[in-house]
Amino acid sequence: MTPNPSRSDTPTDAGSREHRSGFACLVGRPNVGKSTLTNALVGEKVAIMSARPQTTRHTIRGIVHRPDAQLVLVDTPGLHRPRTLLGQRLNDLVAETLAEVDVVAFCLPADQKIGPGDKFIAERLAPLMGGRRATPVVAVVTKADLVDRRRLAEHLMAVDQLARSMDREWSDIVPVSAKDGYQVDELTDVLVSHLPAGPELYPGGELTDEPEQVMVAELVREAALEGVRDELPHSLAVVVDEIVEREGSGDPAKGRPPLLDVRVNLFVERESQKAIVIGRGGSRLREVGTNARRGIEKLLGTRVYLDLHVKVAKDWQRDPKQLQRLGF
Ligand SMILES: Nc1nc2c(ncn2[C@@H]2O[C@H](COP(=O)(O)OP(=O)(O)OP(=O)(O)O)[C@@H](O)[C@H]2O)c(=O)[nH]1
Repeated sequence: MTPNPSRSDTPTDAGSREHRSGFACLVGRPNVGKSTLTNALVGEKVAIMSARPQTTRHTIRGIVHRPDAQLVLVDTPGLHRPRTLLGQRLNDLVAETLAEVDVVAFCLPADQKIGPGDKFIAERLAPLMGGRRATPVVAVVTKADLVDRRRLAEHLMAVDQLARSMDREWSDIVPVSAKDGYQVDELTDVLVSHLPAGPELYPGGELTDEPEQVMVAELVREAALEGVRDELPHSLAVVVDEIVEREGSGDPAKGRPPLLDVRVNLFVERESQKAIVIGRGGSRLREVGTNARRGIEKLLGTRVYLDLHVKVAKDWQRDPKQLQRLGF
């Protein structure tokens, strides 16, 4: 059987206008074509973020910006230097970081047999691929231009077999060539199909100076919409007011990380929506705060005090000025 290159668990919803957004990371041995493929996916709009490793866990490599979706490609530390990090620590790191993205693209070059390096990575991906909170892993067969059809078909089968040997299945198997553009758009479609519905994470496809602010806003928005998505479909905008370190809160000598004060405004359109977000006696907002704070602490790698304010900004969705101010 030849694996179907475009099979997908979550088919692209071509008929729907729902915007999708989220994070993907390309993993694979050195030299398999990850950087070249990133550039091909992103097009000329490669946006390299000024590195802020102390605050953001992932370095953003580029953003695929389309009218219907925004796909943020991030780097995952750990897999690039498998020989220098050993055992459990590596497993933990990889599992933790990969579990935070929406989809993983595992790159295997078409012109090379699957080797120990590929198996090493596959074994680290396997735990992600099972269970209830599984992260989809797409096998990407890169450099397809270097082999003929017969060898490509054989390689696709070998890649399929690699997952089966671990009792797993890739979400999709997609052959591509970043060099001649073969199937690059198809790969984008497949990756996008695994993203959740959501707004643009980077308005206009641009990285801001404060990407962590955008991600913090997104975490708060997600938490605030949890369970009430039907009632507040697109009526909630989240703006991070400030992220400041509380003076004297950290003690590097004792390994105590600083406390960040994160102040966030949630804008809704009507009083009734404000009541939904806040809940009876503020109970829901407290829950939203707790959930969002956990995510923000993970993202920023330090302790966080999260201060949430819910405000009514009437009809903000129809007012371009307001939209701009709110970061849309
Ligand atoms: N023929 C062909 N060559 C490719 C393709 N993609 C990448 N290459 C070549 O493969 C080599 C490695 O590509 P990179 O994109 O640097 O690979 P990488 O996985 O990012 O490598 P690391 O940064 O070391 O992890 C380069 O010489 C590329 O020109 C492709 O689709 N076809």
